[in-house]
Amino acid sequence: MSRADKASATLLTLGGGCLDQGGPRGEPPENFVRLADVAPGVRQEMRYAGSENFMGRPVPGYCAGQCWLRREVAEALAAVQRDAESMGRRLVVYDCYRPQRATRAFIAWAADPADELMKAEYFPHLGKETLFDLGYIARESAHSTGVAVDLALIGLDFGTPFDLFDEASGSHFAGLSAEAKQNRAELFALMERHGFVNFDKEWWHFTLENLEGVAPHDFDVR
Ligand SMILES: C[C@@H](N)C(=O)N[C@H](C)C(=O)O
Ligand SMILES: [Zn+2]
Repeated sequence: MSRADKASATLLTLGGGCLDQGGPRGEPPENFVRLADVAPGVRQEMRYAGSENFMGRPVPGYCAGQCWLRREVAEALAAVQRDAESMGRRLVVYDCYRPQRATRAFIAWAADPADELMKAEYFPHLGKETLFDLGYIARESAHSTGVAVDLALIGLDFGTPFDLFDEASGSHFAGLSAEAKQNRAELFALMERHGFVNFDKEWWHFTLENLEGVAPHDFDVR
């Protein structure tokens, strides 16, 4: 593990998103796995387990900075990582399975006009009450079913940072630099080769489609 990985793992396993509630609740279903067990080469920077996110604090349900996914999705990501490595690249994931209680916290946060702590960094041009209706955050997220993942390739410029809720994060935004456009095209081609579909409002958000038995969950990330 590199120094940067160790630092982010240490920070994120402290995840305060459930510590004040007496520890993790619920059990992961049998068809969910830790990405670290299936694709250890993927770097994990699980933003909602810490404070580096649009709420500016750990999000309920994230007791650890661990990426959990449906097994099929984790295995597909492992194949993406192998492919990326053959090109000298490495994936970093920012969000994976998301407990439903985290989404409930997002909804409550958006309804509180007093809490604008992270506006300049994450939604400088939008009122946060619009973020759900504009599609940037889902009220019923595919993340809660374990088939969605937010990610990037380390070290590449994608034109905007992860979770910048802005038209410039739209996958095919016309105002991108040539480099960012090329990097997004590389990421999309890599992910699509392994069955992932990008969400066109967010270059970082991908789902693996057509899995059976897809259902939302609310066990805590640990
Ligand atoms: C909030 C952002 N990272 C994201 O994942 N957005 C999609 C639309 C979602 O919430 O499912
Ligand atoms: Zn996402």
